Amino acid sequence: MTNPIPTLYEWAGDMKTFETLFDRFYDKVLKDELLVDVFKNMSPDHRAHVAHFVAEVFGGEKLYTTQDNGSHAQMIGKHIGKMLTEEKRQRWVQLLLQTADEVGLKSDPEFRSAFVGYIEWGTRLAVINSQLPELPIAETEPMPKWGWGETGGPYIPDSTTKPS
Ligand code: HEM
Repeated sequence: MTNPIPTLYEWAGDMKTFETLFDRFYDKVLKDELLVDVFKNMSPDHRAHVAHFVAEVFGGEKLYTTQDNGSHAQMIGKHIGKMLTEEKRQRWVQLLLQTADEVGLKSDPEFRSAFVGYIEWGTRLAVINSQLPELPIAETEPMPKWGWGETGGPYIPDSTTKPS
């Protein structure tokens, strides 16, 4: 019998849902005066890689770790030393949630709660990791997984990179 509760990925739609969301999001980021300098030199694949990363974390196809040759450590590595600020994080979140509404991302309370929970978690870790001089985790660390439930415990610095 198939699981009656879909993954966040299945509920959201398909890979195109995530690619469209991040495509439109980074269009906004490049027009944003606070964020443009952070992202103006990003690679042409950046948007698709972030879409694939989040889709994989949400239980979707594993394009980030196969097709894109990525890993959790590699994603974290991209943020090391970037010295991101809380102000920039908040703008990133604000623009993403605005884009989510514009592209018609599923808006039921349960899905949005899980989505926002992940975005808060991921962006806060991005800021923390961006202050570090070197990678805090091994290349072999698994990708995080995000579902419909609760976080599972408080923030403890040595286990910052994945939910328990
Ligand atoms: C849930 C939150 C986040 C996720 C899942 C995420 C994911 C990623 C991924 C997958 C990459 C690698 C892209 C590639 O391979 O080309 C990346 C790079 C990067 N991210 Fe994030 N990110 C998050 C939050 C943030 C935030 C809040 C900022 C800044 C305000 C940020 C700034 C950057 C920068 C500057 C890079 C490197 C771009 C470059 O290569 O030039 N990220 N991120």
